[in-house]
Amino acid sequence: MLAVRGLSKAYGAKRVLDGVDLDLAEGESLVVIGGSGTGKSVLLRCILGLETPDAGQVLWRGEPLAGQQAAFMDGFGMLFQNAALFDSLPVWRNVAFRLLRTMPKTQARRIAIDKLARVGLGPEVADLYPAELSGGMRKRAGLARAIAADPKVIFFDEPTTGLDPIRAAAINALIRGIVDETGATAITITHDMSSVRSIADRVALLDCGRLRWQGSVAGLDSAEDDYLRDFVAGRARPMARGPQA
Ligand SMILES: Nc1ncnc2c1ncn2[C@@H]1O[C@H](COP(=O)(O)OP(=O)(O)OP(=O)(O)O)[C@@H](O)[C@H]1O
Repeated sequence: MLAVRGLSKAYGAKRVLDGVDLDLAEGESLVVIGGSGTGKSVLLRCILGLETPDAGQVLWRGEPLAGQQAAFMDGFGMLFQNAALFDSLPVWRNVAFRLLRTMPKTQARRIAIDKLARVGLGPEVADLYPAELSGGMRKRAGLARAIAADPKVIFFDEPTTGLDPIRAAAINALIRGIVDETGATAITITHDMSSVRSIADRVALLDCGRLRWQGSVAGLDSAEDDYLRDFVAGRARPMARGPQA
């Protein structure tokens, strides 16, 4: 459904992505892991068309995504790292942001309240402002916004950053539940191994600008790759890793 072919991106002399190949099947949940600064966000931005790669392309249903960006964007949802809610809008308008372009306010509000319920937030939250929410509630509201338009593809950017382990587990469980329920294709980027184990069907490890390892969640624990083993176990390595310029 979504394929990345030979994607490369450098900033000046710094090569961040160096020929990344990736395939994502319809309904699959892929989690991309990798150390800080390994290019996970750059990969996501290239897939979303927010960055132009130096080489390579992203294919959507077998055709270059570049030529069908508008259709792709209509069918995608995204949970941003910090939830990225608009502070000047009440929660329901944040959730309904895209819906309000295509339907009457009462209908959009009703859907927003349904989506808030799906992520465990009651209707009393609808008229609050983002500043009145806790970090966990903001994430939930961001998640409600990501699923508001019933997307076919959902991107989760560091979904548990800033949450305590209990709230993080709740968000992970919600994400997995939503992905299973809707059949959406999902790409998550994270360093949080609890997210990986909760959310992923398949895991891809980005390192030195390339995909170093791909496999199932079960395969994480039996993989031979030493960097992956250290990453999964949270073990320190002797030197920082990065692609060579
Ligand atoms: N617009 C930019 N201009 C220059 N360098 C950039 C730009 N965007 C990213 N980089 C560099 O690319 C590298 C990869 O960044 P990226 O944000 O993708 O890392 P990441 O894997 O998402 O890290 P983290 O897990 O810490 O968020 C970093 O060294 C970063 O400084």
